[in-house]
Amino acid sequence: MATVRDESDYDSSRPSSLTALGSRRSWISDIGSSSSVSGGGETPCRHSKPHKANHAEWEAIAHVRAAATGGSVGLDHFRLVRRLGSGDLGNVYLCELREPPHRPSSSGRLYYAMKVVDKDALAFRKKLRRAEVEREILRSLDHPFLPTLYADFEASHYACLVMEFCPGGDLHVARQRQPGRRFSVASARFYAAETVLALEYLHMMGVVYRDLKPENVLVRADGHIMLSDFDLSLKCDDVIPKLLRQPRGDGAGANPSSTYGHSSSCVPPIQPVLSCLLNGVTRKRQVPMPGAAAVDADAAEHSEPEQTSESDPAEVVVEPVAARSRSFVGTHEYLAPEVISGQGHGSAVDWWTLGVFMYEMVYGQTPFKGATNEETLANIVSKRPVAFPRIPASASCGEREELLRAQDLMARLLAKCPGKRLGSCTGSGEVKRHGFFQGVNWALVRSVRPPEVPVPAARSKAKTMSRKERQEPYKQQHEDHFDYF
Ligand SMILES: Nc1ncnc2c1ncn2[C@@H]1O[C@H](COP(=O)(O)OP(=O)(O)OP(=O)(O)O)[C@@H](O)[C@H]1O
Repeated sequence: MATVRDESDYDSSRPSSLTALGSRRSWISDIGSSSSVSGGGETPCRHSKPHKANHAEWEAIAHVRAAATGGSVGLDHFRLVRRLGSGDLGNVYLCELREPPHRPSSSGRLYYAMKVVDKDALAFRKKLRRAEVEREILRSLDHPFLPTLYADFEASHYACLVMEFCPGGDLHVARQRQPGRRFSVASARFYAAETVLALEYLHMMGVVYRDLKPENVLVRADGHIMLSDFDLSLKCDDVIPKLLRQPRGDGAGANPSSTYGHSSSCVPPIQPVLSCLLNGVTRKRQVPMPGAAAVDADAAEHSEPEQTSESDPAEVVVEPVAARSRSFVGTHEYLAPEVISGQGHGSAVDWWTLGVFMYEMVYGQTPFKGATNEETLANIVSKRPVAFPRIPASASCGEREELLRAQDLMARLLAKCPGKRLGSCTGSGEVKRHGFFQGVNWALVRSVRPPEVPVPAARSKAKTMSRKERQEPYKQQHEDHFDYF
């Protein structure tokens, strides 16, 4: 997917953006903004990353750091192997340590992904702050489905981020390999579930991701996902944990609206991770009947969502509900209506993009795509609810039931009005309780066998870069046709 962006939330005053025709690249243009951005930051230290603290990659970097003059890691410590990809901000290289602590066997080499950003070029394009925000966000992350930043440093006018390397490519490419270029519903559920957990964590950290699309979902060596590319994300410092109380006594008769945020009460700050654990809520589960007509998207948007879990008396919600931006940011086919209309958007945009992402995984195309970017945007903002392809008559009862659940979830995520969108009120818990995810053990998702695991042999076929290739200045990729938006 191509990307053309302008700055806005952080440092610029550009009025519009250029976007390639039919392009799926992310972009941003300025309409005005709000939300504060935290400054500064520490070089990552493995003690602040308990999920990855015992990884060999950390050990190796720590070893190099200990031996280095001044204790800092720099570009000289790495050997660039090949370019993995280029984006709007810079190039990403596969690299390894020049002097790893242990002599690597061919299968046990430790690879890293290094994002190299030309600061001078970015300053000229007024995008420097974007790169800084991405670095700040990466420094703060510690989650199985989000990147680990092993080191960051500057070399001349380049800023370098050394991250975990994902050898499995991205889900856009993975989808092309599937029969009919679409994932099975089971695979889509797996990738969607891991994405929900990553978004949940980001929201708890006060980050609105804003750029979910298959191209940004990378596949790790073990087949699990890693969301990448945070330069469009919105970071806010005002996430206030809330405890939503469920009326005690007769859970079945509880007023559903009170469960969904209208009876919230503030409590003192808590450890954000608690909200992952306390996500139950009293609600009867409704499963579409086998053979029932395809979901009525409009009705789905306005009715109560399916639930899978039974009562918990209270729910802790940590969502950046106060985050507001008016930036025009994202990828055309993935833009939420409130982003296009410029009315101000917050974390609900990530639940919208989850709906588009699921649709693309299941149907092999995005739901609102038009012949031109303008048509796509018009389809998104129109009052017409999302439409789904007919379920083939050949589908078995079970397949039909699964698809109906998937459609119901997508319709709720793709509610045009952000206030009515699943996830917009109390966050990820609403999405996790949907019937589509019935049977998902959220605490153990990272232990589930992924649909595909990258073949190790393919990983080691790394062509070493020539000296000339490595020294090539960063060139932005250009599109053949441009379309003023
Ligand atoms: N950790 C990683 N492991 C493997 N490949 C990666 C990794 N990070 C990035 N890449 C590859 O590099 C490409 C560019 O990376 P990235 O999207 O972060 O750069 P960007 O300049 O922010 O791009 P964009 O214009 O999409 O914002 C990606 O499409 C992906 O193919």
